[in-house]
Amino acid sequence: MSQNPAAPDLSKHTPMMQQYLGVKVDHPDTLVFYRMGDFYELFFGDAEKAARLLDITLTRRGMSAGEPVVMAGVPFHSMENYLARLIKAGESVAICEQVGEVGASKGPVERKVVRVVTPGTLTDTELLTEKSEAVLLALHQAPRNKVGLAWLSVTQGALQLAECDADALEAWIARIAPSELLHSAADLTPAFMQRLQALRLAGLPMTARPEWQFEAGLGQRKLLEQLQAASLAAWGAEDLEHAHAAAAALLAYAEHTQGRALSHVRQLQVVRDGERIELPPATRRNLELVQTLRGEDAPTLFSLLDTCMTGMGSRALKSWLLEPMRDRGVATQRLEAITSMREGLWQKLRGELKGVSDVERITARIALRQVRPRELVGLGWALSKSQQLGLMLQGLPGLLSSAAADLQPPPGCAERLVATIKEDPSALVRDGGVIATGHDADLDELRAIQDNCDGFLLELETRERARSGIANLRVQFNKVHGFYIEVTQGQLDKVPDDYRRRQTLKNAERFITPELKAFEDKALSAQERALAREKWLYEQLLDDLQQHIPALTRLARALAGLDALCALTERSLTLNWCRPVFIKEPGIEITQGRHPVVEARLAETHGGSFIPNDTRMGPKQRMQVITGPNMGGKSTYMRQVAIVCLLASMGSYVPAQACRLGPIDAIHTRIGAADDLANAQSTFMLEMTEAAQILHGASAQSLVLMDEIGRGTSTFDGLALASGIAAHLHDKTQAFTLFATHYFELTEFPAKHHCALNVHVGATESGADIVFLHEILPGPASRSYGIQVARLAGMPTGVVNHARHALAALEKHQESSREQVDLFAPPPAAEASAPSKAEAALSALDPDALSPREALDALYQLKKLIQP
Ligand SMILES: Nc1ncnc2c1ncn2[C@@H]1O[C@H](COP(=O)(O)OP(=O)(O)OP(=O)(O)O)[C@@H](O)[C@H]1O
Repeated sequence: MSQNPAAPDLSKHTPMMQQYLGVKVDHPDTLVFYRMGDFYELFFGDAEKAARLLDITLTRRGMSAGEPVVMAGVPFHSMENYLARLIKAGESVAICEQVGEVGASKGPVERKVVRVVTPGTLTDTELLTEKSEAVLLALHQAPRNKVGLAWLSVTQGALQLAECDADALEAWIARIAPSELLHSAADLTPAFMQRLQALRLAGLPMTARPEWQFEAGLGQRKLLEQLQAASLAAWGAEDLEHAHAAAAALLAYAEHTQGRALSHVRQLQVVRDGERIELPPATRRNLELVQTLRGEDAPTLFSLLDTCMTGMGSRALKSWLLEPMRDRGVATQRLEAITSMREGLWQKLRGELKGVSDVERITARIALRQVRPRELVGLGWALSKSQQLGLMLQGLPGLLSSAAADLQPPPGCAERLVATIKEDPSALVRDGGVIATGHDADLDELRAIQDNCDGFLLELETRERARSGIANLRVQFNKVHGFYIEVTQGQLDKVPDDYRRRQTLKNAERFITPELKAFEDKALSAQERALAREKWLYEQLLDDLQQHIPALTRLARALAGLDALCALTERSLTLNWCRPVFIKEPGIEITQGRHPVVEARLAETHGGSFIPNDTRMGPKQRMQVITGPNMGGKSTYMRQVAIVCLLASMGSYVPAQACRLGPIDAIHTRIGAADDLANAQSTFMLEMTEAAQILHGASAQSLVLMDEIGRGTSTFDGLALASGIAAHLHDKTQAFTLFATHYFELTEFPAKHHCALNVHVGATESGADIVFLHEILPGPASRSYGIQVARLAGMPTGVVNHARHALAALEKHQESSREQVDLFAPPPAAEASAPSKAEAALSALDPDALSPREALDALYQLKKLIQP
């Protein structure tokens, strides 16, 4: 049975259900974990959903409002496991704990939602993957097709703001890679809702928030409060009102889920268009930066790079890789640091970094008061390590010296941790055994009572035997009756006057004395009181640690950065990479470049050595038309150029003998995915959509990889489109372009386009077989070897022979009927004409984003544009 939990009349329900339904009203779209003893129970619709998602048993127990109560429960001690599965399924969970004393008042014990666990606000170490963040993103749809963005990783404590055009939203979202998206529950245009729907269908969890929370003034106030600043000018963030509106909802939601303010979020970054090198989703996918084309984590460029010692190092490295800056300042600093560490310093630093805890996440968890005792022990250890690291870095230039300063542990912090927490504490504070001996006299005394219990009883027994003359008198304890003195039947006449009878047995009597009673009270409550005292002392410690949060955040960043730099240094040495040089002039010059992931795979599988290749591109050589057989190495070559450029831009050494790199603003790729499951029509559509995006988006500073464009349609269509695209890239965009093709006709392109040249991948024939040389050579390929490759692939001999004959016949036919077609002749002027001003203005309009007044204005504008 499913029941509407928000039903207004609760009076017919049992008191417990009334309490539950009261909680549920505030969390209608969230599963509520309602604590009952050792279980978290879910009721009604929540129970049905959880039973389905978690495969747990649905039961019906008792009646409330005349209906059986449908419920399902999970044991509290294994809650994390269930939470992880629900979050993975895109659900959010409100944890409702017992906060009142049992029996303190009539009715059910007081309960409260202490936090809400959602995909974008995860902070639990168990629920997060070590190498990636959970990112929460809020979007605010603003007028004139603009969108304000605000995003945050709660465990990192870094808040980011941006504004973009609605058309660029998908690219921004791909780059931010949020785990959960917040949007206003009302007042969105149909076009915007359609965009959101597409993202939802792609699997992004979404949460609608009240419209009033997306308000710029509120956002600005919240940001100032969060950053404890009087103005946002220091961050260059004062003019971003759409982003402020998004930030208002973002911060309100983050606080709501954590059940408290986020005191560790003191960093703000404004991300503006044009600051970073654009790496569109297709590029990330095709270059297999963090995921293989099959969706696995390895082998990828990141998996090859990431030899970090800590999770926070891996996360920093990943963000360097995915967000390289156009300005080379930071990359140059990283390269300088790597160069100075290569002599051997990196090994010493790594020795210290090994085993260092995730200070970044621990710091966030201190701020949120969720930190576990063992994490604090780890923090104490990390602080002493970072002190060591700081000393090792002293006197070094640039990034390393600023890291040295940040690595100084906040004064007194490590000492406080060591003095307070046991070396090997219990996992949870509620289990006790967390606070160190000697830290608190009261706690020590309470513990001593428990520890000394046996001793006291023995001593009392000896004393009482002597006093009463009863040699077999025994002092004992049981759970039902507590402490007692047992005297056998025959000795009862010797019992002293102050003994009070507690229980009569067949052969003995049990007594209590005032002294034993006092001891009993003390002993029994000691354990409880010790536990309460430990909890209180732990809270005190957390209070004290709050002041260190900014310093700990800086220290964590320094540790993460240093770890990432050590990984890049190690990679540069192990994999024999060179330091790239940045030049101001446009150009990509790579001597003996390699594809690092293919090279590593060849080495692993003993598949032979990788053949390095040179690349020379500059103002006069902007396009390479690459031909050659399948399997020859065209894709590998193109990708390696992109990877070398990307690695250099992030500040890493590169897999080459030398590299000189001019400014780069984007890396665009159009490479057919071999295992694209879409049908031919949509594959072609996708191909054209991606190509169109590149033609619109690329500039003369972009690197463009075009692999076999036009393949998905008929030969003539494909060839015609490929030549048009090549001409556009060469003449209009003037991007650095690597253009791999099987259309031989395109090898004529460079003859008429002076910035293009032909290269081919070398192959030779050995008998009927083909041998790939994987070498990039000047000039066009002489032939395509498709049939030889098919033979290598095990095609039946009959088919191969048939194909040979057919090919010979086709070639003969083509020779005889060949008319000279000029593929690259410009089209007649009328067809080639660009859209008129009015057409351009019209297509830039988004009717949904216009007020009636704006629409009328736009109409007048258009009218003006077409008047002669
Ligand atoms: N420079 C190289 N040195 C050694 N082996 C290489 C090199 N380049 C490519 N290879 C090997 O050849 C294989 C095929 O390369 P690649 O996919 O780049 O060929 P291709 O010409 O793009 O083929 P297709 O046109 O079928 O896509 C690679 O998986 C790799 O094992």
